[in-house]
Amino acid sequence: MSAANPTNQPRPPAQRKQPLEPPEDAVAPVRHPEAPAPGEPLGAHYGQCFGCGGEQPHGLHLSATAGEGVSVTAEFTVKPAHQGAPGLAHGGVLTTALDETLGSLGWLMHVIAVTGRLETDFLRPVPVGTVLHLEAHVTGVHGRKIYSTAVGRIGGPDGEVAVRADAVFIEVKVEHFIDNGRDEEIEAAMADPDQVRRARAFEVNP
Ligand SMILES: CCCCCCCC/C=C\CCCCCCCC(=O)SCCNC(=O)CCNC(=O)[C@H](O)C(C)(C)COP(=O)(O)OP(=O)(O)OC[C@H]1O[C@@H](n2cnc3c(N)ncnc32)[C@H](O)[C@@H]1OP(=O)(O)O
Repeated sequence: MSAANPTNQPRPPAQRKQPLEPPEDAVAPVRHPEAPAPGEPLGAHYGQCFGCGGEQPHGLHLSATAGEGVSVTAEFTVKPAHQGAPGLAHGGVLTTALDETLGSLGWLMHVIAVTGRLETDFLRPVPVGTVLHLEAHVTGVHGRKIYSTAVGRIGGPDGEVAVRADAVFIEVKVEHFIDNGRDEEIEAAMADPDQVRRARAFEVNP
């Protein structure tokens, strides 16, 4: 018996771990014609986002830049507030940086997507003060499922790989947030025309 599955009963399909590799009939991701050009900053999808928001004092303040095709690069500087062990970044914080970088790929396809599954490998400890250089790209699309992978390097954009992750994101509509978010934040977001415009623009696919 495992702690994660104490009764050892087969899990229902919805709870089974999904593969992180795209299936054989997955298609290549399509860059939206109005996506930011390679080299352009993506900006925050939401000012209060813990990963990228500029108005979030506790956040990672990760800044992502559009790459070629459906790829992004991003930088995250590890601060004292991000420690797990003395002087070292917390693994969950590093996973958040990977999640945020992978999440920003949706903006290049004009698709809103949330993380369904994310698996991180921690290969090197990451000290406080380090700039983590992240790169992420989509490996395939299958219906609403977007398969993607990311690495985080230290010592420069071509430095050693310290962390890596594979993920499946699931495409959702704006209603996912409206239906599930706490009322006060949703009301504030919907009262912000810029936020609504950013979110709604992504529902019109080519
Ligand atoms: C005006 C208002 C302002 C709004 C402004 C918003 C702007 C936002 C812009 C951009 C946002 C970007 C945010 C990025 C932030 C960083 C990323 C995060 O951390 S996101 C947070 C963590 N993730 C979650 O909270 C998901 C929680 N999970 C769910 O909500 C559901 O489980 C969901 C939506 C993922 C799926 O539920 P279903 O009912 O819609 O879909 P089903 O029918 O179950 O599945 C569809 C397909 O996906 C697969 N699937 C479902 N769950 C999966 C999973 N966990 N792993 C792998 N595959 C999964 C299924 O096997 C199925 O595949 P088959 O079509 O049959 O081939």
